[in-house]
Amino acid sequence: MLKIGVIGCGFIGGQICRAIDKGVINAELYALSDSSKNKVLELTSSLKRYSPASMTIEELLKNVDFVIESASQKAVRLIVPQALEAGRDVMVMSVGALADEELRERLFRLAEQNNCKLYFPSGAVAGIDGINSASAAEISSVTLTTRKPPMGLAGAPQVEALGIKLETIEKETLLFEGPASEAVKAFPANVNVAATISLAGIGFERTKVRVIADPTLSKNVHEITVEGEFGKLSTRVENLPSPENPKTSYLAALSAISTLKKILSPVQIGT
Ligand SMILES: NC(=O)C1=CN([C@@H]2O[C@H](COP(=O)(O)OP(=O)(O)OC[C@H]3O[C@@H](n4cnc5c(N)ncnc54)[C@H](OP(=O)(O)O)[C@@H]3O)[C@@H](O)[C@H]2O)C=CC1
Ligand SMILES: O=C([O-])CC(=O)C(=O)O
Repeated sequence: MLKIGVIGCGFIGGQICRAIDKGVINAELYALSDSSKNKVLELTSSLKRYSPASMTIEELLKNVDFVIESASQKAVRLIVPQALEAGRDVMVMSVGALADEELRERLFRLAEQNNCKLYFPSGAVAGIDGINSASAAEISSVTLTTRKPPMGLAGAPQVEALGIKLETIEKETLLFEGPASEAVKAFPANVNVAATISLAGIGFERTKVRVIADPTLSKNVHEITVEGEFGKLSTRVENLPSPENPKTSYLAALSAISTLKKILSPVQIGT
């Protein structure tokens, strides 16, 4: 059975571990790692079937077959090259780190050289399947518009750079408009989806992103519009935010769980 190691035991990591523990994913939950040991202990004590070991990153990479990064963009830079060099397949949630061209090319090269797979789940958006299909021909434009309740954007470098007090926002306010390459740096914990869309479609410079704080919302709303030789595609998802981490939508965790199920299944549905 595939031995899984999870790095980052917050909302998404926790949901993945519970899905493995319940048998929704047919794999062995072997090891956990987090910058906070307490998070590992809390998560382990909530599990019934598995009792994964708490490991350092180095120990975890030696002992598992499959690594899940559900931590941060910084963690991707530190961990994913090592994981690929150790010959491990990796699922990456903090996809925004791949806006760095040097890192992106290095990761793709390491995956090829070491015969490993890198997986990027669709996350909190719908339509990655359609963008993948459309990219087999010419795509002329891709736009992501993300709307979140103001406090779901707390801590973002762009909010700090603008000097905006999120709790005082009274109407829909545009906080960012620009390429995905800048969006993922301005909002590293809010628009990783922009990176996944860029990888599937026309890259980080041509993918346009708008981030809006909307005090009338209780959901995280992502809208994608794509135009190309295939025609036009529009998707809109109204996501329930995680109660533990309002920046993250529940669907992002479900997409990670579904990706793992797909990897382990003999039947593959969708592009
Ligand atoms: N692809 C997508 O569609 C989506 C991606 N995301 C991204 O996925 C990641 C996980 O999201 P979520 O579970 O909600 O986040 P959480 O903040 O709930 O959990 C992340 C956990 O990882 C820990 N962590 C951070 N850096 C490291 C590191 N270098 N080594 C070990 N542990 C680390 C954090 O610790 P501490 O709190 O101490 O930093 C925290 O416990 C985030 O980067 C998020 O932005 C989220 C939603 C959608
Ligand atoms: O969960 C979401 O709504 C999207 C998100 O935070 C991200 O892409 O980083």
